[in-house]
Amino acid sequence: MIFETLDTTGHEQVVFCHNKDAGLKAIIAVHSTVLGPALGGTRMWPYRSEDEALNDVLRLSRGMTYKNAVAGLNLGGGKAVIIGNPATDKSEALFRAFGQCVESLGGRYITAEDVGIDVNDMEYVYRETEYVTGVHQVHGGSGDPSPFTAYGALQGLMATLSKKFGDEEVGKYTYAVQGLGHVGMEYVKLLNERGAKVFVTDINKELVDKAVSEYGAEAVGLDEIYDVPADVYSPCALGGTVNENTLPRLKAKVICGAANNQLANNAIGDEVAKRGILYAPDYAVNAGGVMNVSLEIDGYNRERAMRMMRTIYHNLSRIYEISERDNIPTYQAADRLAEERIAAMGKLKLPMGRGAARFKGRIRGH
Ligand SMILES: NC(=O)C1=CN([C@@H]2O[C@H](COP(=O)(O)OP(=O)(O)OC[C@H]3O[C@@H](n4cnc5c(N)ncnc54)[C@H](O)[C@@H]3O)[C@@H](O)[C@H]2O)C=CC1
Ligand SMILES: O=C(O)CCC(=O)C(=O)O
Repeated sequence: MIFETLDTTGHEQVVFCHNKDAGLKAIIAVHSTVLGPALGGTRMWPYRSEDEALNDVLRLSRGMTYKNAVAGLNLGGGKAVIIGNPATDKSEALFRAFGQCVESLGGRYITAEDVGIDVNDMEYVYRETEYVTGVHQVHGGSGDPSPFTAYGALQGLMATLSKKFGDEEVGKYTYAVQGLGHVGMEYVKLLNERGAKVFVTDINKELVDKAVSEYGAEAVGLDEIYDVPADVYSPCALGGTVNENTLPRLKAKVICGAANNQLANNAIGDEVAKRGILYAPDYAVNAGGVMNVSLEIDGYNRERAMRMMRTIYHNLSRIYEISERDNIPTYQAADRLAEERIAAMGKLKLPMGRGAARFKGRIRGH
């Protein structure tokens, strides 16, 4: 059954990591190493079943292949999930056992932060393996990638506003932001700095209170976020929130946010386009984090990172050109851009090991 799935998804490798003493149940999925070692974050989430965790890691890792390709990185796509509740199940042993599992792949997979994981967790992973990014600045790392993801998403937003409305004045428009975690809160801050009206929601009330008191946002209920009169819907929580139930409710003319896998399926992507809503493909918009952490491999440089963030604007513009040229929805145009690069670079047979072998500028020592 699993191999049938992998035949369709095209994954190279899926690894189940288990350590009873440490309470570790994790899955690492390496989707593609054609462009280089597979880089993608680790998500910790209380999945209701192992199947749910497996499906999530398969979708997320495939998304990383496309994200890294469109971002112009010499990296393939992978992702990991840890089954557990980030609020109660974290421990040094858990993350070190996970780090050993990452290490065992010898650099085919390089990890980083995702939902439920922060830079302190990565500190433990780093004790066991070099193949981790988003490590703390004290080790020569780049720290939490989320502010870069948010800043990159802002670049993507400007390109999208420009395409849809003919100007990129962020403050002129109204936003519905779902999810106020590491990325969402920073994104709300950036919108607020530009004078925008922002509706927000999150499961966590403290985060909602912070967005209201510090960034002047208007709080709405978890389900109400789909009904607010916003020009832009910005999903910044989990995936699949653009679906057959929510789409008919959205007033927005633009969907642009940082969450991975926003469209429940391709048919929804087609329907979004039919309704005249401009969808900014998620993996092109939210590539700021991976661009930032990828620089750790050659020795981190913040100025270079900021320059890279701005390429997100051009990547989105290119996707919209392809969409118009080939008369296809934007999600397909993004896939086409990624697949063309993977095919062309695949013919060059890039040495997969090189990227993984050279983490420069890191300061080891525990
Ligand atoms: N951290 C990063 O640099 C990157 C993150 N992403 C994606 O962006 C999204 C957010 O990531 P982070 O901010 O790092 O995660 P996080 O774990 O810090 O924040 C997620 C937030 O979403 C909230 N949430 C979950 N379900 C919700 C719901 N149904 N309604 C409202 N709020 C809900 C949570 O309470 C939490 O505050 C994820 O999809 C992640 O994969 C993508 C690229 C990079
Ligand atoms: O930004 C990161 O933490 C690494 C990349 C990643 O996992 C993502 O872009 O979803």
